[in-house]
Amino acid sequence: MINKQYPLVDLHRHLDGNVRVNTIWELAQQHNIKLPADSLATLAPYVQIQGKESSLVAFLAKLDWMVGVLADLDAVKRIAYENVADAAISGLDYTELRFSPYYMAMAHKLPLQGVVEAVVDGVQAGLKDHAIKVNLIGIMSRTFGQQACLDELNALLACKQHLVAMDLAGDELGFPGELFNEHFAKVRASDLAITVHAGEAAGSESIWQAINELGATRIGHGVKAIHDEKLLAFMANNSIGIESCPTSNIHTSTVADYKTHPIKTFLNAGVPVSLNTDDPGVSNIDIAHEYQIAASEIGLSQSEIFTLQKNGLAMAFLSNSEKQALISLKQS
Ligand SMILES: O=c1[nH]cnc2c1ncn2[C@@H]1O[C@H](CO)[C@@H](O)[C@H]1O
Ligand SMILES: [Zn+2]
Repeated sequence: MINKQYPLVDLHRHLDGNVRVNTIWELAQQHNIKLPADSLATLAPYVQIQGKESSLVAFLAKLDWMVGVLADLDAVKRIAYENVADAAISGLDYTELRFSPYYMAMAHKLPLQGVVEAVVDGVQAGLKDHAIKVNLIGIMSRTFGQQACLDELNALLACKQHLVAMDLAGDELGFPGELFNEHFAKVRASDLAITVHAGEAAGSESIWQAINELGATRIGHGVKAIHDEKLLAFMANNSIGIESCPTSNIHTSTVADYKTHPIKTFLNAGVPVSLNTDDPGVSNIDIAHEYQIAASEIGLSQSEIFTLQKNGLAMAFLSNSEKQALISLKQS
């Protein structure tokens, strides 16, 4: 299924959507934070998806428990460290971990800049102990409005040497991309790449907007491109990749079932689509699960699955020599 002689990557992975249930429990005990369950054994259903949620916004509420236990910067550092460990344990050779400092800081009013620095520290500590390559993507959480996004953008740009890109995530229907044109003008003036969550809850016009106005060169989810042939052709011709996350799409009720997932349409249209986990902690999955599903549920052939794996590396925010080094490592 997964080609072991080729780098395995996950380009769309929320660090703050991947906190171990055990860690949520321990941090809550340590900081006297009330949880919806009174034992570790009964906590999982509150912080992980059971079946599916009715909408993206309902799905996102599950993440609130994960950031609700970030009572201090040590807790932030701990979950960043564990994200690197989890990614390495799941067999990834390279991952781009994305995080929203405003969202992580919110429950306990942590300093935004401090959160960014604690994430960077935790990731660096994780890299000392685990054989994996990691880059960071900063998120603006659109759900909290323009000013909050500006504040978190400023905190992220102050540490931009530790980032490869910026993203826009959260409630796409309530907070359309147009509200963030000025934010992305600032991003484009830095040398960071741009990926945007688009065409997940809203329609294909949201993907056009992310490409044409925000400057995205990759799109998170992009599910609604399936109905727009002009857009599919444009994405194929301009190498605009789709970071596809099938299980997340089921869990948010964006896609009704695996059989109707648009990933095959994207492949047939020549769009560089890759396979990713989104919020592995919330969805209780790992990258191997997504590859398994691609074969058994979505019905992709072995060669289509290898195309997804190759597209992941091709679309990574890495230089050509970094990509080549990852390939050499696997073949040595
Ligand atoms: O699947 C998703 N779609 C849109 N936004 C998401 C998804 N998963 C997490 N976040 C959002 O990303 C930020 C934390 O990294 C939060 O704003 C969370 O709501
Ligand atoms: Zn996402």
